Amino acid sequence: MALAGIRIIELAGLAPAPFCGMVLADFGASVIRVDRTKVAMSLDTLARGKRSVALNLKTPEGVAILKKLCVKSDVVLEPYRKGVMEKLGLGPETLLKDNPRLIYARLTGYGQSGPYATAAGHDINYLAMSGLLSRLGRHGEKPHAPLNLVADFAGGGLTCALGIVLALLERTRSGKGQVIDASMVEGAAYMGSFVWKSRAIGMWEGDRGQNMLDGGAPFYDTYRTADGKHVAVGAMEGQFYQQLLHGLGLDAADLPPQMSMGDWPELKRVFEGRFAAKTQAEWADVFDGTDACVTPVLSLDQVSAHPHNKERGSFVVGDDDESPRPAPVLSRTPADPCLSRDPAIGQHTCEVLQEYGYESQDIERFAAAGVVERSIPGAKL
Ligand SMILES: C[C@H](CCC[C@@H](C)[C@H]1CC[C@H]2[C@@H]3[C@H](O)C[C@@H]4C[C@H](O)CC[C@]4(C)[C@H]3C[C@H](O)[C@]12C)C(=O)SCCNC(=O)CCNC(=O)[C@H](O)C(C)(C)COP(=O)(O)OP(=O)(O)OC[C@H]1O[C@@H](n2cnc3c(N)ncnc32)[C@H](O)[C@@H]1OP(=O)(O)O
Repeated sequence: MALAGIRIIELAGLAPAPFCGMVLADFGASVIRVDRTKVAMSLDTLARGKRSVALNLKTPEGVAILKKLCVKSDVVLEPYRKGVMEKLGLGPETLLKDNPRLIYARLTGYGQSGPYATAAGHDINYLAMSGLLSRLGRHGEKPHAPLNLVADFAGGGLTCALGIVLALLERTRSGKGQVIDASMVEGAAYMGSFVWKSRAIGMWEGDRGQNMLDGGAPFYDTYRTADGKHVAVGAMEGQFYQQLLHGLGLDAADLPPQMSMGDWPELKRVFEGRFAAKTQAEWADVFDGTDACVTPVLSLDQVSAHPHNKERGSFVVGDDDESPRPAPVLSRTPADPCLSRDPAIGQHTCEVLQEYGYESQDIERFAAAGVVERSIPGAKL
């Protein structure tokens, strides 16, 4: 796999860093998640392919162990607010002096500078600060965050993974590591560059929810079907829009022009009436195989069984759950996600410390002193 041989130390975080670690593990990196000790259970639902070491960083021995892990690793990924690692004696200056090839990825909400740098926050806060949240939501309603997908994952974990891969590539030329300042505010905004860049062509002149791509346009929205499910319509271009009208049994001559924005509410009502007349499956029979850009809104339980997704194997079943397969698919070195049960906290403490040069008696001593914790796979912690 593309990242085979790359060793990553992921300090246990809430969602963005775990996703970043999972992406890198899916594509072949060895990811060691450093958990706190005395923790009942891991909140990391994105632990696929990782190993877990439970380490108390509030002890000098714990700090020394993490330093040793980082000396022999390629990447350290830390999910804490600004200054926490420095307080632990594990800041970039320290770790990069011990290992100049180390890539030190800092995944935060607000970045390593600025008045908010040490403030707590979550996806919705970062999305709000990015500007994007102001554009999300139905007309006449308050801004609405799309789950925690945009800042935590798109602008956070995935953008940080890109940064790590870029730094690894650069290191093949320079031989040097560097620090990655991954701010979720900036990652989200950057991912949303289209919104800023398309203002010049008038894409966002309406209020929230009154533009072509934010629910304002009748040809780019969802519609309820007779069985209480929904379909998604994305028929923007004229030639696709004609096929949409045809499937709905409508004649363009009887309707206002597609791009007559003032008539969009009325046009939407016409479409609502038509879509309500058939079930989601019946509309699939009408539109599958056409370019009308109409698709079923699939539930998480339906999605893997849909013929298209089933044929591609877009979802995989592991010991714990069914979930999306890694993307994108590389033709020669595709990802090969680990499908076995997620690691228990400390499950690999002994294995990893021995890999990194510690003797059994050292590990025993660390465990007796509460510096590390070990667990039995599947143990109820
Ligand atoms: C929307 C998402 C949030 C998704 C998370 C959810 C999946 C889960 C969040 C809450 C969970 C629910 C809850 O727990 C209740 C139930 C519990 C039950 O068991 C399960 C069901 C639950 C319903 C449960 C379900 C789910 O799991 C939850 C809903 C996000 O937006 S996540 C993005 C968050 N932001 C960032 O990541 C940006 C950067 N990070 C930060 O800003 C801060 O870390 C953060 C997130 C604000 C937290 O601040 P905090 O003060 O807690 O920590 P830090 O300031 O970063 O400092 C870390 C301290 O910890 C020490 N430390 C670290 N490692 C170790 C170690 N190995 N040993 C010892 N000590 C360690 C470190 O030294 C720091 O100590 P100090 O504070 O003394 O410096």
